[in-house]
Amino acid sequence: MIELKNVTKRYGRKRVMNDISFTVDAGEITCLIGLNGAGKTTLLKAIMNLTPSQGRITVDGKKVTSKTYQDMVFVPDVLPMPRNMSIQECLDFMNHFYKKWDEKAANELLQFFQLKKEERLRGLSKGYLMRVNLLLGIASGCKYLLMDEPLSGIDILTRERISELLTSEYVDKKAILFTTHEIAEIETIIDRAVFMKDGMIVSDYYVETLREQEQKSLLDKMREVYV
Ligand SMILES: Nc1ncnc2c1ncn2[C@@H]1O[C@H](COP(=O)(O)OP(=O)(O)OP(=O)(O)O)[C@@H](O)[C@H]1O
Repeated sequence: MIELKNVTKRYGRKRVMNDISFTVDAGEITCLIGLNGAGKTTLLKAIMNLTPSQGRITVDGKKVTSKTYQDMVFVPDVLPMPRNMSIQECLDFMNHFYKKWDEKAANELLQFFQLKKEERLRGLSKGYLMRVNLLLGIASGCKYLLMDEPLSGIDILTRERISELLTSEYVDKKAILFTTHEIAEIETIIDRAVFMKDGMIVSDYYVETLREQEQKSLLDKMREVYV
C-alpha cells in the first residue's frame, strides 16, 4: 500500500500540495482528476520522491528510497530515454535495473503495440514513444505503477488499446495511480477517482458508488466539484 499522511509542498510561497492524506491499494486503478495546475503531477513526483515534500509517504510501510524503486515505477508524460537509443537498448536498460523485469510481458507488449525492437526512438512519433513508455513501465514488474497522462496526445484507437491494457492480465495485481484529462474514456476502467483542486483532495469516490448511489458520471461530478 502507498500511504500519504499530511503531505504538503511549497514552491516559494505557493502551496501546490496542501495536507494531502490518502492510500493507494494493490489491485485498484485510481485516477487523479483535476484542472490544469491542480497539483496532480506534483503529487505523483512526491510519491516517487522525485521532488521534496513535507509529511509522510510510505510504500508498504517503508519510506521511499532507491530500494523501493524495485516496487514502484513512474511513467512520466514524456519517455525519459535519450532519442539515439533503440527500443532494444531501452529494454536492456530496464531489464538491467529491475530485478523483476517481465521479459514475457515485454515481448507480448511489443506485439500489442506494434513496436519493432531495432527501431531508434528518434524515428518514432509521440504516440509510439508513449507506447514504448508504457511498455517499459508495465514490464518493469513493479507492483505500483504511477503514470502521468498516459493518454495524452494518443490517437483514439490507441487510447482504446491502452484502456484495454489497463484492465488486462499484465496489470492485474498492480496498484495503478494515474492522471488524465480524458475522463470519459477511462470512466469504465477505473475503480476510484480522486479529485484535486488547488493542491488539495476535494473528493474521493469509487466510480461504482458514484454511478449506483448518486447516478452520476465522472463528468457530472467534475462539474459539481469545479464549476
Ligand atoms: N518547478 C516548479 N516551480 C514552481 N512552480 C511549479 C513547479 N512545478 C509545478 N509548479 C506549480 O505547481 C502547481 C501544480 O502543478 P502540477 O504540474 O502538479 O499540476 P497538474 O495538476 O499536473 O496540471 P496539468 O493538468 O496542467 O498537467 C502549478 O501551479 C504549477 O505552476
